[in-house]
Amino acid sequence: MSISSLFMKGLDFPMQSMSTLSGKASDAGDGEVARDAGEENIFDFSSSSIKSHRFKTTGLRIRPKLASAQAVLSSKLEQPLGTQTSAHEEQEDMKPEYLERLTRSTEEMTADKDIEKQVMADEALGKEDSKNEWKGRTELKEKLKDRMRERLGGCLDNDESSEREMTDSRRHRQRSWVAKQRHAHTSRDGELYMDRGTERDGEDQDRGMKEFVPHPVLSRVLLHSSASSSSSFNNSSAESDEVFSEGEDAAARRKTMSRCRSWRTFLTMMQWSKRTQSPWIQLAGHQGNVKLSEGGEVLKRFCEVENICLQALMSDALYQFVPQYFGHISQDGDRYIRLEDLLSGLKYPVIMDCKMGVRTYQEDEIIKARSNVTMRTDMYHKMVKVDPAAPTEEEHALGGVTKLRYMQWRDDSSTTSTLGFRVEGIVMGNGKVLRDFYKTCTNAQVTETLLSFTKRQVPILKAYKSRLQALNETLKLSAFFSKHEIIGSSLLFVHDSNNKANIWMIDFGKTIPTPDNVHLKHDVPWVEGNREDGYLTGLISLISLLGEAIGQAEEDKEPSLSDFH
Ligand SMILES: Nc1ncnc2c1ncn2[C@@H]1O[C@H](COP(=O)(O)OP(=O)(O)OP(=O)(O)O)[C@@H](O)[C@H]1O
Ligand SMILES: O=P(O)(O)O[C@@H]1[C@H](O)[C@H](O)[C@@H](OP(=O)(O)O)[C@H](OP(=O)(O)O)[C@H]1O
Repeated sequence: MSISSLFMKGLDFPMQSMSTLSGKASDAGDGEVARDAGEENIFDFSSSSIKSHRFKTTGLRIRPKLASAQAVLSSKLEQPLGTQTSAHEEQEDMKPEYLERLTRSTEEMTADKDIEKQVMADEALGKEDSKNEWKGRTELKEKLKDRMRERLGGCLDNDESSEREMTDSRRHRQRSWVAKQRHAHTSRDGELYMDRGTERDGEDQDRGMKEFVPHPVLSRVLLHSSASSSSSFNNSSAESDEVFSEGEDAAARRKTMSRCRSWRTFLTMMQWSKRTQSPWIQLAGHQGNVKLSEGGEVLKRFCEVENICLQALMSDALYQFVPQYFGHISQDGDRYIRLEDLLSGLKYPVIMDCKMGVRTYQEDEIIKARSNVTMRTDMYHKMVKVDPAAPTEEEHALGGVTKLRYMQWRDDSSTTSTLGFRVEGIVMGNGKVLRDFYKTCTNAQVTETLLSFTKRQVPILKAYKSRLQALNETLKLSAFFSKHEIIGSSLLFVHDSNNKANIWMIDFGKTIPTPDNVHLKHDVPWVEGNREDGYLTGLISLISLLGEAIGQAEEDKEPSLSDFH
């Protein structure tokens, strides 16, 4: 769906304080909004970019430690399910399968320990049953680990260490979500909120770290974990294995543990501080539809159609291409879908929203439009602003256009109808927002946009291309894709100053299951009635244009004669 609003928010501010820059609502607000992409110099470095360079240097120095710290912290988050609070009941609205996936490893670890003990006892008695049970569990655990690895493989960093960091960060977020549920409570109106009453505000901060903002959730987790005995470290997990090698003797292990404990506070705060270096950004979508929760989740206004899709996607091959879905909550009388924040862990993220498909309206909208001819003056004005000659004489006289007419005009005058996608908006690393791509309609213009968006960085362009190729392969295996008409969904491109790059599928508000007798190809032209969405048409165009952009960027890098003088 197209750009209609934008807002930025410091992560630590309450949600109400989030400002919104919206084409639909108010254009005044925080940050700079470029009305015309053509007029923007997106290569322009602001003071924030210079700061970015400083952070980059610091970031590189601390990065390996962060990965280890997250590993230690993650291992501490794993507690028996029995310790969870009533907040978990709030999550009943989630499909059990996904909830199970999130909590299974925790349950298993506890169960594994018990079974391990039992096996040892039984071994003495020569019992075979519990041995088999233990073997079965180990195999299951391996399978789950493989699944997790597969999921984490979606991250496309350009170097090994940053890949490890992104992977750890993702794993950490998943575990901290489980931990968060233990500390959350449900208010009478069903709203989920974090218990901040026992937060150790600033307590236990290492000297010199005062400028870092303690994360309310992680502080609670730290308090919780340090209250437990150090023996909980012995509940080794995949993460703790990364920190403690098998050959370490007990004394060295104890020493490492105590070192990790002080690091844990220090590095958790570093991690949090790292997250707050950038504002959270909503690039596209309706004003007020998407916001960031205090706990760091993205809350999107509840939509039954989207909710059903996200639930289904959590157990589909496409799982690794969509934000994690955490169920839904009520807040201030409104319902929201809870999603993983795809910008989490990114420094000065650069974002592009591409709306996929050869059309952005459902066939039902055409049918409705035939019986209900409502004139939209707002859409007429948007149309005239881009092209005063676009409305017909009658539309000029009425001062309005129907929504369908506007949507069709938008699709036809952009690259939607021809290439199967259009660029909705871009946020550059310095916070500049570009959202007027109404006149970006040729292949050359899109290629130039891709080059500007990535600042001609070949590794980033290549990472994006390979992610899209992987998506293309996965779509072939996806049961969800074979049975859904995907309309108005976007691909969210994100990269940052650490050369992390990834692409995610978002926005399933208009994605509907196809009737049993309809088998979409997703790459053939749409005619009314065939329900084709052109999703693959758009994907193939994007892959091809990224290839073109890579070629151009590489050409630019080739030494010219003047380089030798
Ligand atoms: N999980 C997420 N993590 C980070 N940012 C997100 C996430 N989901 C959405 N966003 C941001 O919010 C914007 C709008 O999201 P989305 O398209 O889902 O909203 P929408 O209101 O349904 O859009 P529309 O009004 O076009 O239907 C995206 O362009 C992106 O910048
Ligand atoms: O991007 P633009 O040019 O601003 O146009 C909007 C865009 O087409 C959205 O996809 C659409 O919302 P839906 O997809 O949800 O219908 C919205 O309709 P709306 O104004 O009726 O919300 C349009 O105004």
